[in-house]
Amino acid sequence: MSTEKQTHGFQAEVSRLLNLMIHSLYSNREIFLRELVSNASDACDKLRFKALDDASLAESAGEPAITLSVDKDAGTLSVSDNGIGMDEAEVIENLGTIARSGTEKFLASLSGDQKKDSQLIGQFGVGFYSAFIVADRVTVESRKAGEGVDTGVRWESDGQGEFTVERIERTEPGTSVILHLRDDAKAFLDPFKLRQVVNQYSDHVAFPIRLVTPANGDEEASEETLNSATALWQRPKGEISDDEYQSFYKHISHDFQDAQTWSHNKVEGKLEYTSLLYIPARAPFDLYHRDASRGLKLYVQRVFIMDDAEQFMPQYLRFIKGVVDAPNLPLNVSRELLQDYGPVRKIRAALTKRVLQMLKKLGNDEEQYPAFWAQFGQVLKEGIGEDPDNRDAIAALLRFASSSQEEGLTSLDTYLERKPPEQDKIYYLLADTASAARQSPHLEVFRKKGIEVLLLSDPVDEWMISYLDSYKDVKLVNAARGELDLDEQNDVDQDNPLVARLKASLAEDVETVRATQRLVDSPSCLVLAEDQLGPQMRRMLEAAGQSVPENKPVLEVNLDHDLLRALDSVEEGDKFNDLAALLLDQAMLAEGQLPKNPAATARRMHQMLVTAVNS
Ligand SMILES: Nc1ncnc2c1ncn2[C@@H]1O[C@H](COP(=O)(O)OP(=O)(O)OP(=O)(O)O)[C@@H](O)[C@H]1O
Repeated sequence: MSTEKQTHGFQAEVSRLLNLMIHSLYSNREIFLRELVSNASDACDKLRFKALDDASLAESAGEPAITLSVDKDAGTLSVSDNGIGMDEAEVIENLGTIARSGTEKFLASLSGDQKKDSQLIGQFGVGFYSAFIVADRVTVESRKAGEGVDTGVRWESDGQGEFTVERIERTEPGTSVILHLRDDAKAFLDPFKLRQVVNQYSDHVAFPIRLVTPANGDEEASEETLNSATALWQRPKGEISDDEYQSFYKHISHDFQDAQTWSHNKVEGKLEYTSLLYIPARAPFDLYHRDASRGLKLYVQRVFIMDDAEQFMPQYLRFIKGVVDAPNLPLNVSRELLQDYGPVRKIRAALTKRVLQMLKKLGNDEEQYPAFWAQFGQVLKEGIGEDPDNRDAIAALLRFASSSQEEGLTSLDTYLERKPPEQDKIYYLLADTASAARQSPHLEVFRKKGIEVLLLSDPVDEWMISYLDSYKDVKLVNAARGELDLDEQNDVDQDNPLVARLKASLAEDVETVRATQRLVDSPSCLVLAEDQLGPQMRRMLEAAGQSVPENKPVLEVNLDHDLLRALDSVEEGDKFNDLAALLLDQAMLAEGQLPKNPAATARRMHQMLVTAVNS
């Protein structure tokens, strides 16, 4: 380890973030205090956890506390804690880089529009670096708990691309962040302002936050505690205001925006635990990153045990933030132990049900639920495949576009309420986009008969729906698969010689050709057999590198259509074959697929057009 002062460069992402943050968060700048107090509180949590193994650590640190101190003459505000502290290597690593995966991609998504960017940056979580919104120089002094007095370290930076690190002596373990306030941020030297900001953002912090003001002229030195310093989730629900719940949410999630809703419960009896679960208003940028943080904060008897305890929430509810305090778990519980621990499985099952109930309630809110669905609906759909025990409850939360309404989404329950009693199926159609679904020839007969069809166009829909055979005992049926058993379907003339001629002409490309009642305005459409993979699944599997067997579709033709009538009088030969091929190609196009040989399709159309223009 070095004793000389050393200069290091920030990781490129840090420099970019600092630059953006200082400008886009200017109007929201008091959040720096929330972030620093939050880090200090985490550091106290971590020390308490470490002290479970080594009691001497806690003894030498004393009662955990966070101290704000103001030096008006120097123009500095310090945020200090007697928590876990950092050694030199940790200071360089933690305060010089951003370890989160996807950071680069995130930064690339910023638009340069201040308003939009400040929301996005809030979503990213700026943490320690927010100090530079109010300070033109930041000094951090730290000593790791359990290490010697001479292992202290001082980190300093003006946020312009570099920082220095040097060894110092530090009598107390823990960390002090000293902010040399910018001229326009001197308001944060005022105790009144600090009291107000702590009250607003950090009242819930479980350790005392003290404000120390030294004697200054006529003013005497003073010390006061600014917060109530009890773990919020342990307080009775009735005593906690919405604002307190929201600021606690921001503390644990690092989101800038309020949570959409929450549920706070204490369960007593054999399996005792307290949970406070939040549904965010907006999806985090890393919702689909494999290694993004997810899960709950775990406490045992109010002692923080770990962040991101994934075992308490299923994967498809990974957007839920919150705390679970399970007093009967062993204090030395590890991630490995959590994995396969009976009581944890039970708590997880109960919390999953709790979240699904919260969502059910939210589902009745016509204003809020669409916003939730737009953010998290796709993730929730994963639950249909992943969680058979709760499949019905999850299915009730799904929302779909529908052929019966131009706008908005519908639920399976609304579908069941709307359908006539004699209809014994729920029909759906898969397509690449909602508008492709709306235009699909498959809908024609349903429209004619006034039967509602759900329109599914998310990439996960085909996978999801394969797990959803029925809902409330009503079967779900793909409107574009197999033979439709709508009445009168059997009346069509399958023995018509034109059908046999088309079958012969297209033998290489289709499984078979059938006459259909499915169509009203279109001449033909493609139909998949019940057991065939649809195009969405096929693409998903191919993208995952799996080889997918070729399957030929069934071509269904509308014998009442003018084109088919005309075709009937064309004799076998090149012209007939070209027209038959076009019949197949345009059915593929209507599905949003490319014909097998687009150049040949273009050539045939070209010929047809020339003939049409000349006739
Ligand atoms: N007061 C502190 N005591 C000990 N370690 C700290 C302190 N402040 C920051 N750190 C360390 O620096 C790291 C980076 O802090 P920063 O606030 O930037 O991000 P974070 O808290 O990990 O993430 P986020 O704020 O997005 O949740 C922390 O994870 C922690 O390890």
